[in-house]
Amino acid sequence: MLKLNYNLSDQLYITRALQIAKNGLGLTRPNPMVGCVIVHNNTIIAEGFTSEYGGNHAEVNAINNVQDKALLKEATIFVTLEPCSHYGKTPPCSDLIIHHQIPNIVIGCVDDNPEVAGKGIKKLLDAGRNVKVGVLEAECKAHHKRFFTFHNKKRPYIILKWAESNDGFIAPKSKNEQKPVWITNTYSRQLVHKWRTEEQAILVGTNTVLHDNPTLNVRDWTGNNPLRVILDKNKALKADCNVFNAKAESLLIYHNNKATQNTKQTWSIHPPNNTMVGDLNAVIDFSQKENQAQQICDTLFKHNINSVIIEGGSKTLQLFIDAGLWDEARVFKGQTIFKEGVKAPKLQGKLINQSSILEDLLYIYKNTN
Ligand SMILES: NC(=O)C1=CN([C@@H]2O[C@H](COP(=O)(O)OP(=O)(O)OC[C@H]3O[C@@H](n4cnc5c(N)ncnc54)[C@H](OP(=O)(O)O)[C@@H]3O)[C@@H](O)[C@H]2O)C=CC1
Ligand SMILES: Nc1c(N[C@@H]2O[C@H](COP(=O)(O)O)[C@@H](O)[C@H]2O)[nH]c(=O)[nH]c1=O
Ligand SMILES: [Zn+2]
Repeated sequence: MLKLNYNLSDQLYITRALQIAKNGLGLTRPNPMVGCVIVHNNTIIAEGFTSEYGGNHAEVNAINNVQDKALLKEATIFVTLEPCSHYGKTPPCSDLIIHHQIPNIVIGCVDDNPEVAGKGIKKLLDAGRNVKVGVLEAECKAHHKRFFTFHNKKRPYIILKWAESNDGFIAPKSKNEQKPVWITNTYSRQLVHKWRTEEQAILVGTNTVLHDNPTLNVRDWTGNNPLRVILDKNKALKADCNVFNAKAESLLIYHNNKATQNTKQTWSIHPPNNTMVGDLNAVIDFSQKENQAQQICDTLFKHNINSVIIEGGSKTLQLFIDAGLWDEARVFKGQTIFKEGVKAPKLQGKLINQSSILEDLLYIYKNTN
Protein backbone atom coordinates (compact mmCIF):
# COMPACT_ATOMS: atom_id res chain seq x y z
CA MET A 1 0.00 0.00 0.00
CA LEU A 2 1.29 3.48 -0.89
CA LYS A 3 1.04 5.87 2.08
CA LEU A 4 1.26 9.63 1.90
CA ASN A 5 1.07 10.67 5.56
CA TYR A 6 4.41 11.03 7.28
CA ASN A 7 5.34 11.39 10.90
CA LEU A 8 8.24 12.97 12.74
CA SER A 9 10.16 9.73 13.12
CA ASP A 10 10.04 9.19 9.34
CA GLN A 11 11.62 12.62 8.94
CA LEU A 12 14.20 11.89 11.61
CA TYR A 13 15.41 8.69 9.94
CA ILE A 14 15.45 10.25 6.45
CA THR A 15 17.48 13.12 7.96
CA ARG A 16 19.96 10.56 9.25
CA ALA A 17 20.00 8.84 5.82
CA LEU A 18 20.79 12.21 4.20
CA GLN A 19 23.54 12.82 6.72
CA ILE A 20 25.39 9.55 6.03
CA ALA A 21 24.74 9.79 2.28
CA LYS A 22 27.16 12.72 2.18
CA ASN A 23 30.03 10.30 2.83
CA GLY A 24 29.72 9.39 -0.85
CA LEU A 25 30.25 12.95 -2.12
CA GLY A 26 32.72 12.91 -5.01
CA LEU A 27 33.13 9.13 -4.85
CA THR A 28 29.92 7.69 -6.27
CA ARG A 29 29.75 9.84 -9.40
CA PRO A 30 28.12 9.52 -11.85
CA ASN A 31 25.90 7.49 -9.55
CA PRO A 32 23.83 9.33 -6.93
CA MET A 33 25.09 9.35 -3.33
CA VAL A 34 22.25 7.59 -1.54
CA GLY A 35 21.84 7.06 2.20
CA CYS A 36 19.93 4.22 3.87
CA VAL A 37 18.88 3.48 7.44
CA ILE A 38 17.20 0.29 8.71
CA VAL A 39 15.04 0.58 11.83
CA HIS A 40 13.59 -2.13 14.07
CA ASN A 41 11.46 -1.26 17.11
CA ASN A 42 12.53 2.40 17.01
CA THR A 43 16.21 1.42 16.96
CA ILE A 44 18.59 1.87 14.05
CA ILE A 45 19.99 -1.61 13.41
CA ALA A 46 22.09 -0.75 10.33
CA GLU A 47 23.12 2.06 8.04
CA GLY A 48 24.71 2.25 4.60
CA PHE A 49 25.63 4.69 1.88
CA THR A 50 26.58 4.26 -1.78
CA SER A 51 30.08 2.86 -2.29
CA GLU A 52 32.59 4.27 -4.76
CA TYR A 53 31.38 4.00 -8.39
CA GLY A 54 30.89 0.38 -9.42
CA GLY A 55 30.46 -0.77 -5.82
CA ASN A 56 27.38 -1.47 -3.70
CA HIS A 57 24.30 0.69 -3.55
CA ALA A 58 23.34 2.14 -0.16
CA GLU A 59 20.57 -0.43 0.46
CA VAL A 60 22.98 -3.35 -0.13
CA ASN A 61 25.51 -1.91 2.30
CA ALA A 62 22.84 -1.27 4.93
CA ILE A 63 21.33 -4.77 4.60
CA ASN A 64 24.82 -6.34 4.72
CA ASN A 65 25.40 -4.43 7.97
CA VAL A 66 22.39 -6.02 9.71
CA GLN A 67 23.74 -8.64 12.11
CA ASP A 68 20.49 -10.50 12.80
CA LYS A 69 18.84 -10.76 9.37
CA ALA A 70 15.68 -12.22 10.99
CA LEU A 71 14.87 -8.69 12.25
CA LEU A 72 14.46 -7.51 8.66
CA LYS A 73 11.03 -9.17 8.49
CA GLU A 74 9.80 -6.60 11.03
CA ALA A 75 11.91 -3.65 9.97
CA THR A 76 11.50 -0.38 8.10
CA ILE A 77 14.06 0.67 5.53
CA PHE A 78 14.55 4.42 4.93
CA VAL A 79 16.24 5.56 1.69
CA THR A 80 16.87 9.04 0.28
CA LEU A 81 16.12 7.86 -3.28
CA GLU A 82 13.78 5.25 -4.72
CA PRO A 83 15.42 1.78 -4.66
CA CYS A 84 16.56 0.79 -8.14
CA SER A 85 14.72 -1.74 -10.28
CA HIS A 86 17.28 -2.35 -13.03
CA TYR A 87 20.43 -4.38 -13.52
CA GLY A 88 23.27 -1.85 -13.69
CA LYS A 89 26.65 -2.69 -12.22
CA THR A 90 24.70 -4.29 -9.34
CA PRO A 91 21.35 -6.18 -9.20
CA PRO A 92 18.13 -4.28 -8.33
CA CYS A 93 17.87 -3.10 -4.72
CA SER A 94 14.07 -3.42 -4.80
CA ASP A 95 14.54 -7.20 -5.42
CA LEU A 96 16.92 -7.40 -2.45
CA ILE A 97 14.39 -5.64 -0.18
CA ILE A 98 11.69 -8.06 -1.35
CA HIS A 99 14.04 -11.04 -0.91
CA HIS A 100 14.71 -10.10 2.73
CA GLN A 101 10.96 -9.61 3.32
CA ILE A 102 11.34 -6.06 4.66
CA PRO A 103 7.70 -4.99 5.12
CA ASN A 104 8.01 -1.17 5.26
CA ILE A 105 9.86 1.13 2.90
CA VAL A 106 10.13 4.90 3.35
CA ILE A 107 11.52 6.83 0.38
CA GLY A 108 12.72 10.45 0.16
CA CYS A 109 12.13 11.00 -3.54
CA VAL A 110 11.37 9.17 -6.75
CA ASP A 111 14.36 8.36 -9.00
CA ASP A 112 14.07 10.33 -12.27
CA ASN A 113 16.53 8.07 -14.08
CA PRO A 114 14.31 6.67 -16.89
CA GLU A 115 15.64 3.18 -16.09
CA VAL A 116 13.99 3.39 -12.66
CA ALA A 117 11.39 6.25 -12.53
CA GLY A 118 8.75 4.61 -10.35
CA LYS A 119 9.50 1.02 -11.38
CA GLY A 120 11.30 0.33 -8.08
CA ILE A 121 8.27 1.55 -6.11
CA LYS A 122 5.94 -0.50 -8.32
CA LYS A 123 7.96 -3.66 -7.70
CA LEU A 124 7.71 -3.11 -3.94
CA LEU A 125 3.98 -2.38 -4.08
CA ASP A 126 3.36 -5.40 -6.31
CA ALA A 127 5.13 -7.49 -3.67
CA GLY A 128 2.61 -6.23 -1.10
CA ARG A 129 4.94 -3.95 0.84
CA ASN A 130 3.99 -0.71 2.62
CA VAL A 131 5.65 2.12 0.76
CA LYS A 132 5.78 5.78 1.76
CA VAL A 133 7.15 8.23 -0.79
CA GLY A 134 8.13 11.89 -0.45
CA VAL A 135 9.41 12.18 3.13
CA LEU A 136 11.58 15.34 3.18
CA GLU A 137 11.25 15.28 -0.59
CA ALA A 138 12.64 18.81 -1.16
CA GLU A 139 15.68 18.09 1.00
CA CYS A 140 16.30 14.77 -0.76
CA LYS A 141 15.98 16.38 -4.20
CA ALA A 142 18.38 19.15 -3.18
CA HIS A 143 20.82 16.55 -1.88
CA HIS A 144 20.64 14.67 -5.19
CA LYS A 145 20.90 17.94 -7.20
CA ARG A 146 23.67 16.72 -9.51
CA PHE A 147 21.83 13.52 -10.35
CA PHE A 148 18.46 15.26 -10.93
CA THR A 149 19.95 18.06 -13.04
CA PHE A 150 21.68 15.46 -15.21
CA HIS A 151 18.53 13.40 -15.82
CA ASN A 152 15.97 16.20 -16.01
CA LYS A 153 17.91 18.96 -17.76
CA LYS A 154 20.18 16.63 -19.76
CA ARG A 155 23.25 18.56 -18.66
CA PRO A 156 25.61 18.55 -15.68
CA TYR A 157 24.93 20.53 -12.51
CA ILE A 158 26.97 23.69 -13.13
CA ILE A 159 28.91 25.54 -10.45
CA LEU A 160 30.61 28.81 -11.42
CA LYS A 161 33.57 29.84 -9.33
CA TRP A 162 35.87 32.82 -9.44
CA ALA A 163 37.90 35.13 -7.21
CA GLU A 164 37.71 38.88 -7.75
CA SER A 165 39.69 41.76 -6.38
CA ASN A 166 38.02 44.30 -4.12
CA ASP A 167 37.52 46.53 -7.16
CA GLY A 168 36.00 43.78 -9.33
CA PHE A 169 38.80 42.28 -11.46
CA ILE A 170 39.76 38.60 -11.74
CA ALA A 171 43.30 39.34 -12.97
CA PRO A 172 45.53 42.40 -13.25
CA LYS A 173 46.09 44.08 -16.63
CA SER A 174 49.46 42.48 -17.08
CA LYS A 175 51.69 40.05 -15.26
CA ASN A 176 55.22 38.80 -15.68
CA GLU A 177 54.80 35.10 -15.08
CA GLN A 178 52.57 32.42 -16.56
CA LYS A 179 50.88 31.58 -13.27
CA PRO A 180 47.81 32.83 -11.36
CA VAL A 181 47.93 36.07 -9.42
CA TRP A 182 46.38 34.92 -6.14
CA ILE A 183 43.57 37.10 -4.87
CA THR A 184 42.39 34.75 -2.15
CA ASN A 185 44.24 33.38 0.87
CA THR A 186 45.52 29.83 1.32
CA TYR A 187 42.45 28.73 3.33
CA SER A 188 40.07 29.84 0.58
CA ARG A 189 42.24 28.06 -1.94
CA GLN A 190 42.17 24.91 0.14
CA LEU A 191 38.38 25.09 0.15
CA VAL A 192 38.48 25.28 -3.65
CA HIS A 193 40.50 22.05 -3.71
CA LYS A 194 37.84 20.41 -1.53
CA TRP A 195 35.21 21.61 -4.01
CA ARG A 196 37.22 20.10 -6.85
CA THR A 197 36.97 16.66 -5.19
CA GLU A 198 33.18 17.02 -5.10
CA GLU A 199 32.60 17.55 -8.83
CA GLN A 200 33.08 15.23 -11.76
CA ALA A 201 34.66 17.83 -14.05
CA ILE A 202 36.44 21.18 -13.95
CA LEU A 203 36.33 23.50 -16.97
CA VAL A 204 38.38 26.53 -18.06
CA GLY A 205 38.77 28.69 -21.17
CA THR A 206 41.81 29.02 -23.43
CA ASN A 207 43.10 32.33 -22.07
CA THR A 208 43.17 30.94 -18.55
CA VAL A 209 45.44 28.11 -19.69
CA LEU A 210 47.61 30.54 -21.69
CA HIS A 211 47.93 33.11 -18.89
CA ASP A 212 47.95 30.93 -15.75
CA ASN A 213 49.16 27.50 -16.91
CA PRO A 214 46.93 25.98 -14.19
CA THR A 215 47.05 22.32 -13.17
CA LEU A 216 43.41 22.05 -12.04
CA ASN A 217 43.93 18.90 -10.00
CA VAL A 218 43.38 18.27 -6.27
CA ARG A 219 46.44 18.98 -4.15
CA ASP A 220 45.36 20.64 -0.91
CA TRP A 221 42.63 18.13 -0.07
CA THR A 222 42.13 14.37 -0.32
CA GLY A 223 39.81 12.96 -2.95
CA ASN A 224 39.30 12.25 -6.62
CA ASN A 225 40.55 14.62 -9.30
CA PRO A 226 37.83 15.98 -11.55
CA LEU A 227 38.14 15.49 -15.31
CA ARG A 228 39.82 18.63 -16.71
CA VAL A 229 37.76 20.04 -19.56
CA ILE A 230 39.65 22.54 -21.69
CA LEU A 231 38.11 24.79 -24.32
CA ASP A 232 40.59 25.30 -27.13
CA LYS A 233 38.82 26.35 -30.32
CA ASN A 234 41.93 26.30 -32.52
CA LYS A 235 43.90 23.62 -30.73
CA ALA A 236 46.37 26.36 -29.96
CA LEU A 237 47.48 25.00 -26.62
CA LYS A 238 50.84 23.27 -26.45
CA ALA A 239 51.41 19.73 -25.31
CA ASP A 240 53.43 20.80 -22.30
CA CYS A 241 50.62 22.83 -20.68
CA ASN A 242 50.03 21.61 -17.12
CA VAL A 243 46.39 20.79 -17.91
CA PHE A 244 47.59 17.98 -20.16
CA ASN A 245 49.99 16.43 -17.66
CA ALA A 246 49.47 12.97 -16.21
CA LYS A 247 48.16 14.23 -12.85
CA ALA A 248 44.53 13.91 -13.99
CA GLU A 249 42.48 13.14 -17.10
CA SER A 250 41.69 15.84 -19.65
CA LEU A 251 38.99 16.36 -22.24
CA LEU A 252 39.75 18.82 -25.00
CA ILE A 253 36.88 20.62 -26.73
CA TYR A 254 37.79 22.23 -30.05
CA HIS A 255 36.22 23.68 -33.19
CA ASN A 256 34.78 21.43 -35.86
CA ASN A 257 36.26 22.94 -39.01
CA LYS A 258 38.48 20.85 -41.23
CA ALA A 259 41.68 22.72 -40.43
CA THR A 260 41.47 22.04 -36.71
CA GLN A 261 40.29 18.48 -37.15
CA ASN A 262 43.36 17.80 -39.26
CA THR A 263 45.71 19.41 -36.80
CA LYS A 264 48.13 16.76 -35.69
CA GLN A 265 47.62 16.14 -32.02
CA THR A 266 51.02 16.20 -30.45
CA TRP A 267 50.10 15.31 -26.89
CA SER A 268 48.56 12.22 -25.45
CA ILE A 269 45.16 12.44 -23.84
CA HIS A 270 44.83 10.09 -20.94
CA PRO A 271 42.47 7.16 -21.38
CA PRO A 272 38.95 7.45 -20.03
CA ASN A 273 38.27 5.89 -16.68
CA ASN A 274 35.34 3.53 -16.30
CA THR A 275 32.88 6.30 -15.46
CA MET A 276 33.26 7.93 -18.86
CA VAL A 277 31.65 7.17 -22.18
CA GLY A 278 33.18 8.25 -25.49
CA ASP A 279 36.73 9.37 -26.13
CA LEU A 280 38.50 12.35 -24.64
CA ASN A 281 38.36 14.67 -27.62
CA ALA A 282 35.19 16.51 -28.47
CA VAL A 283 34.25 18.79 -31.31
CA ILE A 284 31.70 21.60 -31.24
CA ASP A 285 30.86 24.49 -33.57
CA PHE A 286 32.54 27.49 -31.91
CA SER A 287 31.28 29.80 -34.70
CA GLN A 288 27.78 29.52 -33.20
CA LYS A 289 28.50 31.87 -30.30
CA GLU A 290 24.88 31.96 -29.14
CA ASN A 291 24.72 28.26 -28.36
CA GLN A 292 28.35 27.48 -27.46
CA ALA A 293 27.48 26.90 -23.80
CA GLN A 294 24.62 24.58 -24.78
CA GLN A 295 26.94 22.63 -27.10
CA ILE A 296 29.48 22.27 -24.30
CA CYS A 297 26.71 21.04 -21.98
CA ASP A 298 25.59 18.53 -24.63
CA THR A 299 29.17 17.28 -24.92
CA LEU A 300 29.50 16.85 -21.17
CA PHE A 301 26.12 15.10 -21.00
CA LYS A 302 27.25 12.67 -23.71
CA HIS A 303 30.34 11.98 -21.63
CA ASN A 304 28.15 11.12 -18.64
CA ILE A 305 29.36 14.11 -16.58
CA ASN A 306 26.89 14.87 -13.77
CA SER A 307 28.57 18.00 -12.45
CA VAL A 308 31.14 20.59 -13.45
CA ILE A 309 32.88 23.44 -11.68
CA ILE A 310 33.79 26.25 -14.09
CA GLU A 311 36.86 28.10 -12.81
CA GLY A 312 37.10 30.86 -15.43
CA GLY A 313 38.11 33.04 -17.01
CA SER A 314 35.60 35.83 -17.38
CA LYS A 315 34.66 35.14 -20.98
CA THR A 316 33.99 31.49 -20.33
CA LEU A 317 31.98 32.19 -17.17
CA GLN A 318 29.97 34.91 -18.94
CA LEU A 319 29.19 32.49 -21.77
CA PHE A 320 27.37 30.21 -19.34
CA ILE A 321 25.77 33.08 -17.39
CA ASP A 322 24.35 34.66 -20.56
CA ALA A 323 22.97 31.31 -21.67
CA GLY A 324 21.33 30.83 -18.23
CA LEU A 325 23.26 27.56 -17.99
CA TRP A 326 24.40 27.59 -14.39
CA ASP A 327 23.04 26.46 -11.03
CA GLU A 328 25.32 27.90 -8.36
CA ALA A 329 28.00 30.60 -8.29
CA ARG A 330 30.71 30.75 -5.64
CA VAL A 331 32.40 34.13 -5.72
CA PHE A 332 35.35 35.13 -3.55
CA LYS A 333 36.10 38.79 -2.96
CA GLY A 334 39.63 39.48 -1.75
CA GLN A 335 41.20 42.65 -0.38
CA THR A 336 43.57 43.25 -3.35
CA ILE A 337 43.04 46.30 -5.55
CA PHE A 338 44.04 45.97 -9.23
CA LYS A 339 42.62 49.29 -10.57
CA GLU A 340 42.48 47.74 -14.07
CA GLY A 341 42.56 44.27 -15.56
CA VAL A 342 40.20 41.46 -16.60
CA LYS A 343 36.73 42.44 -15.34
CA ALA A 344 34.85 39.89 -13.25
CA PRO A 345 31.74 38.32 -14.83
CA LYS A 346 28.37 40.01 -14.34
CA LEU A 347 25.81 37.78 -12.73
CA GLN A 348 22.28 38.08 -11.41
CA GLY A 349 21.26 35.42 -8.97
CA LYS A 350 19.84 34.96 -5.51
CA LEU A 351 22.42 35.42 -2.77
CA ILE A 352 21.89 32.42 -0.52
CA ASN A 353 24.95 32.58 1.69
CA GLN A 354 27.68 34.98 2.68
CA SER A 355 30.66 34.09 4.84
CA SER A 356 34.23 35.12 5.46
CA ILE A 357 37.47 33.16 5.42
CA LEU A 358 39.81 35.49 7.33
CA GLU A 359 39.82 38.63 5.17
CA ASP A 360 38.24 36.96 2.08
CA LEU A 361 34.49 37.19 1.56
CA LEU A 362 32.63 34.27 -0.03
CA TYR A 363 29.25 34.81 -1.70
CA ILE A 364 27.11 31.88 -2.87
CA TYR A 365 24.41 32.58 -5.45
CA LYS A 366 21.68 30.35 -6.85
CA ASN A 367 20.19 30.63 -10.31
CA THR A 368 16.48 31.02 -9.67
CA ASN A 369 15.41 31.25 -13.35
N1 LIG B 1 40.64 35.12 -10.38
C1 LIG B 1 40.08 34.07 -10.94
O1 LIG B 1 39.24 33.40 -10.33
C2 LIG B 1 40.46 33.68 -12.31
C3 LIG B 1 41.23 34.50 -13.10
N2 LIG B 1 41.54 34.14 -14.38
C4 LIG B 1 42.25 35.11 -15.23
O2 LIG B 1 41.36 35.44 -16.30
C5 LIG B 1 42.09 35.67 -17.48
C6 LIG B 1 41.47 34.87 -18.62
O3 LIG B 1 40.10 35.17 -18.75
P1 LIG B 1 39.46 35.53 -20.16
O4 LIG B 1 40.40 36.41 -20.92
O5 LIG B 1 38.11 36.04 -19.91
O6 LIG B 1 39.43 34.17 -20.98
P2 LIG B 1 38.97 32.66 -20.74
O7 LIG B 1 39.95 31.95 -19.89
O8 LIG B 1 37.55 32.63 -20.40
O9 LIG B 1 39.21 32.06 -22.19
C7 LIG B 1 38.28 32.27 -23.24
C8 LIG B 1 38.81 33.19 -24.25
O10 LIG B 1 40.09 32.81 -24.72
C9 LIG B 1 40.33 33.45 -25.96
N3 LIG B 1 41.09 32.58 -26.81
C10 LIG B 1 42.35 32.80 -27.19
N4 LIG B 1 42.79 31.79 -27.95
C11 LIG B 1 41.75 30.92 -28.08
C12 LIG B 1 41.58 29.69 -28.73
N5 LIG B 1 42.56 29.10 -29.43
N6 LIG B 1 40.40 29.06 -28.61
C13 LIG B 1 39.40 29.60 -27.91
N7 LIG B 1 39.50 30.77 -27.27
C14 LIG B 1 40.67 31.43 -27.36
C15 LIG B 1 38.98 33.77 -26.55
O11 LIG B 1 38.95 35.14 -26.67
P3 LIG B 1 38.28 35.86 -27.95
O12 LIG B 1 36.83 35.63 -27.81
O13 LIG B 1 38.70 37.26 -27.81
O14 LIG B 1 38.86 35.18 -29.16
C16 LIG B 1 38.00 33.20 -25.53
O15 LIG B 1 36.85 33.97 -25.35
C17 LIG B 1 43.52 35.28 -17.17
O16 LIG B 1 44.26 36.47 -17.01
C18 LIG B 1 43.48 34.54 -15.87
O17 LIG B 1 44.60 34.83 -15.08
C19 LIG B 1 41.11 32.96 -14.89
C20 LIG B 1 40.36 32.09 -14.15
C21 LIG B 1 39.94 32.41 -12.81
N1 LIG C 1 43.53 33.63 -8.90
C1 LIG C 1 42.75 32.86 -8.15
C2 LIG C 1 42.17 31.68 -8.69
N2 LIG C 1 42.44 31.30 -9.97
C3 LIG C 1 42.00 30.03 -10.55
O1 LIG C 1 42.81 28.94 -10.10
C4 LIG C 1 43.50 28.35 -11.21
C5 LIG C 1 44.83 27.76 -10.78
O2 LIG C 1 44.64 26.42 -10.45
P1 LIG C 1 45.86 25.50 -9.96
O3 LIG C 1 46.98 25.67 -10.96
O4 LIG C 1 45.32 24.11 -9.93
O5 LIG C 1 46.27 26.04 -8.60
C6 LIG C 1 43.61 29.51 -12.15
O6 LIG C 1 43.90 29.18 -13.47
C7 LIG C 1 42.23 30.11 -12.04
O7 LIG C 1 41.27 29.30 -12.70
N3 LIG C 1 41.39 30.93 -7.85
C8 LIG C 1 41.18 31.27 -6.55
O8 LIG C 1 40.47 30.54 -5.84
N4 LIG C 1 41.74 32.37 -6.04
C9 LIG C 1 42.50 33.19 -6.79
O9 LIG C 1 42.97 34.19 -6.25
ZN1 LIG D 1 20.14 0.07 -6.09
